[in-house]
Amino acid sequence: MRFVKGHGTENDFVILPDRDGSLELPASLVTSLCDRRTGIGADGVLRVVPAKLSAEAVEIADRAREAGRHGDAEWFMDYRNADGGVAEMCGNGLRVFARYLVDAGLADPGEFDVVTRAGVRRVRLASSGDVTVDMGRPSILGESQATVGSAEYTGLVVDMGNPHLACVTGDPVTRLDLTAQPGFDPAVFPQGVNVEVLNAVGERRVVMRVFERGSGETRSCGTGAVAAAVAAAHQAGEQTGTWTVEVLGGLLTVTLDGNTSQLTGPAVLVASGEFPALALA
Ligand SMILES: N[C@@H](CCC[C@H](N)C(=O)O)C(=O)O
Repeated sequence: MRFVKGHGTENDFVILPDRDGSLELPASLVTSLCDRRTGIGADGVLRVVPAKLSAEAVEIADRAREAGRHGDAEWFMDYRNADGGVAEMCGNGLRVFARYLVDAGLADPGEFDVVTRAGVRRVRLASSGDVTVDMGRPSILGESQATVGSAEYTGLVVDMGNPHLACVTGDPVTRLDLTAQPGFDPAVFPQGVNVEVLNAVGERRVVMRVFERGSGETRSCGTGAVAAAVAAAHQAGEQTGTWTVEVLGGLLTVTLDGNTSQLTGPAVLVASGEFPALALA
């Protein structure tokens, strides 16, 4: 099985090209690929499939077209978490996906649309190497609580296509122990949730840690960074502006304009190869 490995601020992915839409992704295959000792190692898998060959993608693109949004995306990002579960959206994954499409000659450099389960998303590649994704309008759905060890945090429930609980704290988060799944209210998050804990370190600058649904603690999360910026803005009584989000794997920039959100950061491919069928036996 042919693969490419890439990351966006150290949120890392196994990319599986699937030009004819024939690749099945059972959870066992995803967990084997993502295993950091016996597989390639990654936070998730990105299957790269022509949108027209996926019934799911065709339906999403049709809905976008009906709503008057772009619906002519050529590629579908089929994203899976490291535990094999399907997720609606992955901001860093989409930035890496776009880098792969351009490097593989499957898309022209510049701007183009990609189908994701959260809708059709526009990506933009800059000559600096940064990739920006229009992440859509974040929805704030109230407040809820998360527990990390013995600490309880109140956070903002933010829907980025996938669920987030972004908790602003006054304490530094750099030493937070996020090895265990944070507690959350299953009545609010029946499908699970990505939990961000963040603290401000300057004007419109936050440090964020994240425990991702289906992947555990990761070194970055794009949808999480947008949710974190939304929570920081909400706390400051602001709705627009640009936030720098420091994650363990680098820096992300999030711009909120009151209508949509833009996520910018580096996206790099680091390896490619063949994953032997033997490793899956
Ligand atoms: N790392 C991603 C988010 C991946 C999906 C998430 N774990 C979920 O289950 O919703 C990002 O960069 O947004």
